[in-house]
Amino acid sequence: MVHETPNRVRLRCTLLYRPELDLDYVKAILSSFKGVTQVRLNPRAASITVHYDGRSGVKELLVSTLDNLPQEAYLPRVQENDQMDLLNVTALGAFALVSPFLPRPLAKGLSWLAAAPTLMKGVETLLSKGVKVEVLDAAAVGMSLARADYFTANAIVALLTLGRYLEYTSDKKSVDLLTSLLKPQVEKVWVEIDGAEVSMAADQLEIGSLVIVGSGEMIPVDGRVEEGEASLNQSSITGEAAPRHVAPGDAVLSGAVVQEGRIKIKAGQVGNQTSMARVNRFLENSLRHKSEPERRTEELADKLVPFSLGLGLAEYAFTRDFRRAASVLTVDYSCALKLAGPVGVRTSMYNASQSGVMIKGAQALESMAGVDTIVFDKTGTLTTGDLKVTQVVPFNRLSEDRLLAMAAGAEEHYTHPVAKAVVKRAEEKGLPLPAMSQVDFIVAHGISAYVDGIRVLVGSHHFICEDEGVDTSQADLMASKFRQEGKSILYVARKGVLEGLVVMEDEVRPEAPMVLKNLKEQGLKKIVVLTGDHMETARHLADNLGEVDQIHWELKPEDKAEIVKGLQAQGTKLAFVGDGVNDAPALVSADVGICMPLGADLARESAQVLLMHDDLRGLAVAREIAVRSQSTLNHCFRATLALNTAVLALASMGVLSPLTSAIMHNTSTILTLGYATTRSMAKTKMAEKN
Ligand SMILES: Nc1ncnc2c1ncn2[C@@H]1O[C@H](COP(=O)(O)OP(=O)(O)OP(=O)(O)O)[C@@H](O)[C@H]1O
Ligand SMILES: [Zn+2]
Repeated sequence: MVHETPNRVRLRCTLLYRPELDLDYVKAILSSFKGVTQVRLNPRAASITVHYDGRSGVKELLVSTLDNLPQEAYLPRVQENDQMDLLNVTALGAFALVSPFLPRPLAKGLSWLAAAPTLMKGVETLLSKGVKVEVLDAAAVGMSLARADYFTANAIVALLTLGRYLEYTSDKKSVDLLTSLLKPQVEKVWVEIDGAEVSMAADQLEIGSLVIVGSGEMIPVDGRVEEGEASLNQSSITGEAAPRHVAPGDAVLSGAVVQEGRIKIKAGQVGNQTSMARVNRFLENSLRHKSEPERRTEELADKLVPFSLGLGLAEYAFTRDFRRAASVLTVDYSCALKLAGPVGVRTSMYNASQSGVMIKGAQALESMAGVDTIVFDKTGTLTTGDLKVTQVVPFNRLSEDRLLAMAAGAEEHYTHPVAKAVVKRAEEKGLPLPAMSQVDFIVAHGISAYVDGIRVLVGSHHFICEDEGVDTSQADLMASKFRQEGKSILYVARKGVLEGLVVMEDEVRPEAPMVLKNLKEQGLKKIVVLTGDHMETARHLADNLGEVDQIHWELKPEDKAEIVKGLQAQGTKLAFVGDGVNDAPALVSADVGICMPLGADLARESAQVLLMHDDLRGLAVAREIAVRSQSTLNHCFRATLALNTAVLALASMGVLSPLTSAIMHNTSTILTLGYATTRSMAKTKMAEKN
């Protein structure tokens, strides 16, 4: 801290000198703190000036934030070998081929020049990280050069470059592709214009627009809260899981998801400038995040390096034969071990995405292969979620149409399947919807709103009867009859009196029975169904599906998560498949969260696997690909050990020249990679049926 007045601090922060620091990001994060009104960064002076309202704690918060900037604050590392294109590889290869025919002094000079980067990298690695594979490479090349075997030295350099080129391109391609598929998008937004809420396309927002965001929705702009309070899930921006509470005056970042509450935001930045761009980067990082088996494999690969080096040195000590030592040094386990993992994983992810399943990273793939139980949410997951109103039953003076219009007016802004069904039916009938104010959505319960100052409630039996104390007894018999037919029921009350029922029908997804059967065939032990709906409705569904081992009903969102945790406590590894806001806690608690394509933003954020087609078959595909990907990794692991050990043995017996051993080593790596790619790309049984 260099300077301070009651409402302003100036900090010196040498981090600003670092070119890879994303200044916009730092600014956005600091501006989002409560009380902060202005943030100015001056990278050349390494100074940050923050204006704030003088409240206590802000300074400390600023300092601790700067001390612990998340990984996302840095621009993606510029690839070490950006210029590493195919041309480079070809040139090195061609040079290796002609080098034996060049005049000796010229060959010598050029070879040392060509090998310089490899040698330097080796020394640098040795000094900074210890004995790693780069050191082996440098030693092998160096020994060949020392022996004046320029052809071998150049060939090894060319092969190494080829290997790195393959690694770089496969990595970049798969990451680019997956990022573009994963990018979260907000399409429709609610905007307040002259006091009325209007729906418009997100890309038409302007600076200063008043955007309204309710629970379960993603914030489409960077800006400030004008009205309302909410708790936000910012995990996709900051990586921080704890919810953040915001009130008027607070800055909010696009990409954050409203967990609870409803806020009006004044847009400060729209479109591409928003921090949504940062979400992208987060995704990219999570793609590079390795799974446990991958990390173990890499560790092993690293541990084997000193072994190869030791063997090479011992070889030299005993035989005084540089040639043999160099042959040994060209062989290492880490190439194949380190490449096959990520390539296999990403190819599997790519394959899955071709069948409409987005698997977000290696960890998700691994967990997906390990589950023995799948827990399904009912509405929108096992059913189409495309509910249809079949009956409207008024109990008092209201006509059917007025009852329906009242319910639809309250539901107008919501995306819950029951809300959509009611609104759609009212639209079909061309009913004018009454204007509502103070509309409140209570997750997994229903809606409370006011028409002309009169309180209207629309929701479940539990909400209307137990929470709000409305007498619903006159509807009980009729409701039970409807439920036994598999129908769902909304209760509508006004002024504390039950006005009627809206009866809805949901269809079982046609593919659901087949998918459940396939999953059981794939070795899953248990299938569980959870629902916020009534018992009788849930029973009816389970009877129609078959293969269901357990049902739980009338659950609140936290209950769903509790049941998931309970099952886990019994030692089950489980996947949860859901679609709604109310599923987010369960999606997070499960070993793997799987989300349907039309799910709420919050659910899509929380899930590790996203089905992109509105079809449950993706689930069977995901499971098959995941299981296969794990076994592919195992195969590659064993093949790498076996092949390289064989080459190493031959090399140390002096049977192989350094060049042959380098070629064999690289061929085995490419074969392993080829195997990993082909097997991960193979079609799944489920996809073949399509
Ligand atoms: N927007 C809404 N309007 C009216 N009632 C609602 C609304 N959202 C939820 N409810 C009521 O709360 C109940 C529970 O909702 P929740 O979203 O938890 O589960 P669900 O949609 O019935 O089923 P599932 O848990 O299988 O998805 C619903 O059955 C419905 O009666
Ligand atoms: Zn309740």
